[in-house]
Order: sequence, then C-alpha cells, then structure tokens
Amino acid sequence: TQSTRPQRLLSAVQKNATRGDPCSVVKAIDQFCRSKEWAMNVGDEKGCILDSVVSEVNPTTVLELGTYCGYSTVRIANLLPPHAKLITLEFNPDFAAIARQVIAWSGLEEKVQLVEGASGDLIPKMKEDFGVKTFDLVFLDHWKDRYLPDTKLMEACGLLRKGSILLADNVICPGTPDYLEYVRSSPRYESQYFKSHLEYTKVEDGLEKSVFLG
Ligand SMILES: O=C(NC/C=C/[C@H]1OC[C@H](O)[C@@H]1O)c1cc([N+](=O)[O-])cc(O)c1O
Ligand SMILES: [Mg+2]
Repeated sequence: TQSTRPQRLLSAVQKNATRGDPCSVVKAIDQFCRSKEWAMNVGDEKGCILDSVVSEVNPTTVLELGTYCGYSTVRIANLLPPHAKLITLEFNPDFAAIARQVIAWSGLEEKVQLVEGASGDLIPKMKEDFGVKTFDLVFLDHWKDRYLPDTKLMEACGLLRKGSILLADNVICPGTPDYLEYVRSSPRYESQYFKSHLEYTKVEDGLEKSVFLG
C-alpha cells in the first residue's frame, strides 16, 4: 500500500532529526519540503515571524487551529515558558496521528494537547472541558473559510481578553478575504500584516497579527 505524504514527512523526521531536539525536527521537515515534497507547513520564512510573535507575547495559553503534521505546533511549543500549554485542534485523524508522533519525537508532548475534531464543535467546549479561561495567543492555520466563523465563535465564548493576539497564516495565499476584511475593519481589533511568501515558494503570502481590544 502506498504511503501518504504525512507518513513520508514523519519518516524523514525519524531518520534525520534527533529525538528530543525540537530544532532538528523543524529543520528536518523544512529540508524534506524543500528537497523532496512540498507540504503545507507554515515553513521556515513565515516560521521566523511566528517565532518572533510567540516570543513577544510569551503566552501561557495558546490555541492552534489546524495541526496538520505538527510543524508549527513544535515551533510554538519550543518557545513556551515551563507551565504554559498549547492546545492544537485537528479535524483529520490521519494528520493527527502523524502529528502526535512528530510532537513526541521533538520531546514536547508535555506542553501540547492535541485534540481531534472540528474547531466549530471544540471551541465551545474549551472552558468547561479543557479548563481554559482565555487564550493569550491563537494561531489560525486550518480551513481558510473557518477563520472568520471560528473567530466570532471565540469572541462569543469569551475565550478572548483585552490583548489576546490572533495570528493568521495564509491571509494572501490561499487567502482568507472575509477574515481579513473583518479584523482590519472591526473597531475591536488592531491588525498588522507581515508580508512573506507561501512556504517553500516565491509566491506572496503573509501573516496577519490582530490584537483583540475587548
Ligand atoms: O489548506 C491549508 N490549510 C488548511 C488545512 C486543512 C486540512 O488540515 C486541517 C484540516 O483537518 C484539513 O484536513 C493550507 C493550504 C496551503 N496551500 O498552499 O494550498 C498553504 C497553507 O499554509 C495552508 O495552511
Ligand atoms: Mg498555512
């Protein structure tokens, strides 16, 4: 039976990265995606912008929407302070299974809670089932047409506080026009665009950082 791209990505991590070394896991995935097969990880260029935002926010509670193979999960978790936690939601069980192994290889499983399911179903359960009050940082990287409805849902569920940061991938490519319009025009957000490129390509893409003003 044929292997899948996520399975081949995991094999590359297990072959080329050192167990317990998150940076070597990130490097191995980027090398695989540049030299072997493109995959929809945030990548090294946008990854540096992600790192700088995570370091600046220094969050205690982080939500990631769209785990895929766990690349950005590892990047974020690697920068978290000791008792901080990252909850990452993934709809696709095959992706989730690969991501668990990538996260384990990096040695960061203590900081990460990967939950399988649809963001629209799981977000309303964050307070009661996951003991979350509010999120300091949310990284949006799942279905592009879910960014806006899920943002409105987080607002409605009281999961954002004054100063909570939303960081959204792919606001240009594949693009999230309704989300971008919302965070840039709403008086409840202060937004900033970080111009970059679609992972492993020369195509323009970027990250949108939005501060919730309460
Ligand atoms: O669809 C993208 N991400 C959403 C992922 C969707 C899939 O993973 C989460 C969900 O379970 C679904 O199975 C995407 C697509 C491109 N792209 O260039 O097509 C680039 C990116 O960075 C992306 O995050
Ligand atoms: Mg993306």
